[in-house]
Amino acid sequence: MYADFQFEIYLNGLNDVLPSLPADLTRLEALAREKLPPEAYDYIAGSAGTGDTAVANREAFRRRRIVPRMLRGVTGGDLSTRVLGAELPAPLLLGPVGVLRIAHPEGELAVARAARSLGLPMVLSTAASHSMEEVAEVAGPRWYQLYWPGDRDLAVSFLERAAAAGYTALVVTLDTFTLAWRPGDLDNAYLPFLRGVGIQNYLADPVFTAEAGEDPIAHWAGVFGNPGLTWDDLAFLREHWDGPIALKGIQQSDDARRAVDAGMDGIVVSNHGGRQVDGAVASLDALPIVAHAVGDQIEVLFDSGVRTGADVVKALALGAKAVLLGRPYVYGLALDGEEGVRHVLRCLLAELELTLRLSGHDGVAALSSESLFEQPT
Ligand SMILES: Cc1cc2nc3c(=O)[nH]c(=O)nc-3n(C[C@H](O)[C@H](O)[C@H](O)COP(=O)(O)O)c2cc1C
Ligand SMILES: CCCCC(=O)C(=O)O
Repeated sequence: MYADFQFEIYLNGLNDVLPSLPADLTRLEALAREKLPPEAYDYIAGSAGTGDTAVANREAFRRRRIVPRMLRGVTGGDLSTRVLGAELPAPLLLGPVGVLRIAHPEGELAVARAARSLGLPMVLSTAASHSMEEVAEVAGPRWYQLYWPGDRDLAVSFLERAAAAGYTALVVTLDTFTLAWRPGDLDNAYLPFLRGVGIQNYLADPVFTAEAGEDPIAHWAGVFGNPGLTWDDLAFLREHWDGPIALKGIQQSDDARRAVDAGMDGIVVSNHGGRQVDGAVASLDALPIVAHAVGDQIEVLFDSGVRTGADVVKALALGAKAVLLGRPYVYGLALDGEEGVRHVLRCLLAELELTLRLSGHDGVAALSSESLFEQPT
């Protein structure tokens, strides 16, 4: 179905079908760099420390190779799947990315519209630059990402607002109770941008209170810097959220098992796109180990480093049920708003479907570790 898009392009030319953006999504970053204010580009593209883990994320994909099989009577490439109780047309979600107004004035609204047009869920960040209610008005399937504030009343308020606005699943991000050492942003002294676009959701929250005269950024850091959380605290979330819950930032098998024990519904194997612990294991290397440890007891999602349809094939073959996309759709947003995001998603889905079929898989369910070859390092 998505691959029809390929013929549409051959027949009519890419520019007649979509905005004049390249079909090679890896070229979008350089184009976005020309368009974005330098500090915004540095923040979006940047990662922690030396960027070692961000590079490792990509290398882990390159090390794994798809092994095409022939004459398997492949008729269709069924991408549909079921994730955390929701039927998805493809194993792809728009991952939570905060403060999208730094990329485009329509920010999260443009992303929500593009995701909706393809029936893909958008995971809305706690640090969104439009309120969750505004986004809900234009969004299709939607999940809510929680940065877990220390103030329990504020946490409950976020959860109640999200449920009331129709967000069906909760993604709790565990790896970012404080921002990591990010030299690019430090050199640019970029954090104050949050004053402008980042914290509307908190300031508008009925439970949010700041001391008069206190800097909102310092206040935000105090509220969301919540490093004392432990596995026992998850019971609190269960109590206040009726839908499925997934923990984002899991990289290790014991942690994954603890998520099962805590009654969670899913985990997202993620290293935050290499933006948190520099030197951390590549997320794709962690994936098969974690997936093997939990089997079918919990749903395993994946992110960090997905750039192409072939990458999605690899992550699914290593045990992910679906993947979350980060930076690529933000580059699409920067370049052409809603249309740009749709371009990224359509290209990725078309390539995914073609790669799947050409390598002899009659749908995502046919993928397994046998679909891949791992090159020795
Ligand atoms: C600019 C930017 C902002 C992000 N903001 C959030 C956020 O608010 N919440 C969150 O859970 N993850 C956030 N992430 C991490 C993404 O959800 C995701 O884990 C990461 O981007 C995946 O890696 P990729 O960019 O290589 O695809 C952010 C990532 C970027 C690039
Ligand atoms: C500003 C809120 C945190 C966004 C984030 O998660 C990131 O920059 O990686």
